[in-house]
Amino acid sequence: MRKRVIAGNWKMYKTLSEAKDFVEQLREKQVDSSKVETVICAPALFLDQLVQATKDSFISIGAQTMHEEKEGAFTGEVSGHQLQDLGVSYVVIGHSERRQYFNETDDTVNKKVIAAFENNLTPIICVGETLEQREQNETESIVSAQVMAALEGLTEESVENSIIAYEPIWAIGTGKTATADDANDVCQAIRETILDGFGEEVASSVRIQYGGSVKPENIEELLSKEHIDGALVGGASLQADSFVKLLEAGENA
Ligand SMILES: O=C[C@H](O)COP(=O)(O)O
Repeated sequence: MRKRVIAGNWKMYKTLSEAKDFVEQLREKQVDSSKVETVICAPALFLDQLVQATKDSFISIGAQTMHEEKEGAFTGEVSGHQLQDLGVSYVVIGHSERRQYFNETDDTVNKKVIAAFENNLTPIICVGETLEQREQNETESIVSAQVMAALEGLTEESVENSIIAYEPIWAIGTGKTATADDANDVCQAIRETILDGFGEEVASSVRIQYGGSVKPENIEELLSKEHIDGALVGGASLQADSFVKLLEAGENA
């Protein structure tokens, strides 16, 4: 049985004091970490303080991106080495907003995933199709190609420890969710792609999240599907009450 993983992606929201208040409220909840993994992917400038504020709790902290080099003249960037040094344990890689606004490609995503493992960070690797690609029935081929490119050169062990987040771009922040059956079909196609590339054991262990307008009202149905092992959540992760409901759904799935 794959453990559910619910990750909040705060994107460029919250001040430091809002972030700390959120974590304080969340820490008061009794979330069973044996049933669900809780991750908050926060803006880079809060990571240090949030790692300290969540020590000895069920909450893990993730970054929203990283640079693939260990260090160097890359103004404004943060490396996996620096994230690991802070005690960060997850990192979102290849989010569609990074691909769209910051020119990330399948090739840079692959480099970052490799660098994440070199720094003991669990990558949450985002893949997904545009509305146009969906309308042309290209979803599965696009998503499978993104997955294989992201995982190129990784060991079976690393692939097994990766988290793949299927996020149809047209469903992000729009209120439009893929139906649970459609999302499950794409997650199944991702698992089959991993089966072809890395074998049965890896494919049955790797965790695949769905992301795109996930909220307390739709998460239960999504998590009831065979190939959906969690959620990567933007808007509904910003309020502690709503995030807790998502975690509860993860515990009970
Ligand atoms: O990383 C999270 C996704 O972009 C989903 O965002 P959303 O839940 O606001 O649609």
